[in-house]
Amino acid sequence: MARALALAEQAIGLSDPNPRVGCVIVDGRGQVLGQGHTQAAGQAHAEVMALRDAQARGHDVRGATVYVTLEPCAHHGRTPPCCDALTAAGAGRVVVALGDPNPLVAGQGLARLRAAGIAADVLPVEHPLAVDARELNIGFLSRMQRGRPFVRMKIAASLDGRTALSNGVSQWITGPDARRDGHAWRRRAGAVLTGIGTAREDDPRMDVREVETLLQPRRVLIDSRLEISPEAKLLVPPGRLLVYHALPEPGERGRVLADRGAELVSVAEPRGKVDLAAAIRDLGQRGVNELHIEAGYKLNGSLLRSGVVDELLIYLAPMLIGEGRGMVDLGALTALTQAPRYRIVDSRPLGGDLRLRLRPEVPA
Ligand SMILES: NC(=O)C1=CN([C@@H]2O[C@H](COP(=O)(O)OP(=O)(O)OC[C@H]3O[C@@H](n4cnc5c(N)ncnc54)[C@H](OP(=O)(O)O)[C@@H]3O)[C@@H](O)[C@H]2O)C=CC1
Ligand SMILES: Nc1c(N[C@@H]2O[C@H](COP(=O)(O)O)[C@@H](O)[C@H]2O)[nH]c(=O)[nH]c1=O
Repeated sequence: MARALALAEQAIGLSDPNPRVGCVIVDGRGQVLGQGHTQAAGQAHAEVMALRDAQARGHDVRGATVYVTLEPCAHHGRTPPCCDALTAAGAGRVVVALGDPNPLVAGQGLARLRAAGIAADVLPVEHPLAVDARELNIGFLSRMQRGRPFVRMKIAASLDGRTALSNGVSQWITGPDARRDGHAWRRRAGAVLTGIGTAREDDPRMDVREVETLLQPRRVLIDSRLEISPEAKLLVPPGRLLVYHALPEPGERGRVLADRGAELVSVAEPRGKVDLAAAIRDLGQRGVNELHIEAGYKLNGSLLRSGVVDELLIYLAPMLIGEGRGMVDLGALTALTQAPRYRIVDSRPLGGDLRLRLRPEVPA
């Protein structure tokens, strides 16, 4: 299963919006007969890749044990059901790390296998490999179970929690190793989201450049009044720009942006700003599993207050900025009990910087 999980990781930056799944088929002596991982959406799933691999190597998989990191599918999507492919190949036993989180089909793959006389087991939920399989697909699970992406907020800050000087200059606070790591997290995401303040100040690209990828995440901008410049780098491919705004009619500015390839979606809340929770639900409907946020302190604060942030990814550079912009604008709290608290998931030095990954003590 550990090997199947390592294969599943190779589907990062490839299989979205489908889950990252790995599969290893072994004989009674533990010899690997075939292995594979999920391909691009619409192409073969991990089980089919492993069966094909076994066939290409000339191995007979009848009676073999199949380790797969997610319950084989039982439904016809863009490809036929994997549990039928395993049954037809004569698999003897199937072990899965994680049940299918899709409430519409959960358990059906295992049930179909068992009905065909194949022993099918799921690892206990607390098994370390089951935990890793869940983490790898945390975005897919979120979308299936909550109808929205898993939301990760990345912030690069000085030791005193500043993300920019008072004049808006912020490049660069962290060093190249931390920035490359940031791109590896962008690569995991189906979309990278920022705010109009950051677009105006930094003219960012928000793509994946520092690490290799086969897929570029969608770029998303929160821009209530459609103020983005038509010359902005966000409008330059790869990754078509999706702009959430709050105007009843996009008007001439909207037409110019649409001509530049942007897709505009109006989701207004009563104050005339973008309804952030609605935008995030919409991203879920568009198949975004993990949403990566790189915005300034204002939008970060609004997103945190709207309760949609599942993880903070904080890069701390050993420097002091003093006066400047903070990480999140939460308004003036009057009691420490109002301050959201986090638990540290992991911490890691990166070059001269430090990375902290944190999740809310009270989950979003
Ligand atoms: N170090 C780092 O990690 C980063 C630093 N930065 C720095 O941050 C600075 C920009 O910060 P900032 O101006 O806060 O930029 P943001 O990216 O946070 O964009 C701010 C805008 O977001 C919009 N916004 C905020 N809340 C809402 C809401 N509830 N609904 C809709 N829209 C909302 C507002 O636009 P509107 O008025 O249209 O509603 C607001 O003006 C720059 O100096 C940049 O360099 C930026 C990103 C990362
Ligand atoms: N300043 C700062 C960061 N800033 C973030 O990176 C964005 C630029 O992205 P791109 O144009 O794709 O390179 C910028 O707008 C902001 O969101 N990131 C970091 O890792 N470290 C840093 O010190």
